[in-house]
Amino acid sequence: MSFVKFENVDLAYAPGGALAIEDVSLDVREGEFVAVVGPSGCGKSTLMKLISGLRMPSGGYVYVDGRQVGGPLKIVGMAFQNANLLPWRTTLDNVMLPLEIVEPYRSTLKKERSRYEAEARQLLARVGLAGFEDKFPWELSGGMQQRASICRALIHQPRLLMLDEPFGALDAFTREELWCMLRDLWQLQPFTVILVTHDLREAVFLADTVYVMSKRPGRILVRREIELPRPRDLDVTYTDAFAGYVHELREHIGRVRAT
Ligand SMILES: Nc1ncnc2c1ncn2[C@@H]1O[C@H](COP(=O)(O)OP(=O)(O)OP(=O)(O)O)[C@@H](O)[C@H]1O
Repeated sequence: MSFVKFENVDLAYAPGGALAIEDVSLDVREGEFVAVVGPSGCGKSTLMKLISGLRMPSGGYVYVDGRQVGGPLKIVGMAFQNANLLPWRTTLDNVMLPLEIVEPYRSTLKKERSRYEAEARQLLARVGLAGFEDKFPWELSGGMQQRASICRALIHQPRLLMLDEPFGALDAFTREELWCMLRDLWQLQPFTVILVTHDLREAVFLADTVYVMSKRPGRILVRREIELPRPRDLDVTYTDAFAGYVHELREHIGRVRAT
């Protein structure tokens, strides 16, 4: 059974206006790692807004966990290109922010603070940020801020993690380090991931399935399963099989851009 399901979904931002995405159908199973790639403006972020319930479709249906999405979902964690940490909060307090908002954490936070704090510290340690809990965002590098932002997205143990270009602003080495961080988090405590990215190597390294979208109005043009064995190490990026997938996806994107 699919965990995220789109059935012939259209979305126009203005009623009766031009479509941002058109006739999108997709099925994501629980625990699957999906990457969505496509040219700028094709509607990748729009897909995220539809899944998280921030936007309702103009046509078709969006289901998450068997229910039609009717408003913001709390089983979702999100992270974006900018880490968006609150500058007046420490790293630990930034990571704990969702617990002040999302139930059942919100109403139990006072009583359970020390347990939740231990969990946040453990998560930070897992992404290599032990010792930085009390630093402010401006005392962290861009890569460290992004690690903290992913911890914040995961602290309430969402079943679905949505990532919109989370590593887009990082240098190539840091980016690869963060791929491995995300891979490890996902393998340790599997959740479903939908990753929007412009980086085809990132998509192939991390994902089980890559969807290629067309130019606006965005449609799904290609669904490609990545059959590289797991666990995947960075060494896999030097193999012919990996290069083959990247090459194939690049050709699809090239064709989309040329039309
Ligand atoms: N709030 C909005 N109101 C009106 N139009 C919007 C809004 N948000 C996005 N759009 C339009 O919808 C289309 C899809 O936008 P979206 O942000 O989903 O694309 P994207 O693929 O994520 O782009 P990029 O890769 O550049 O981030 C674009 O043409 C955009 O201008």
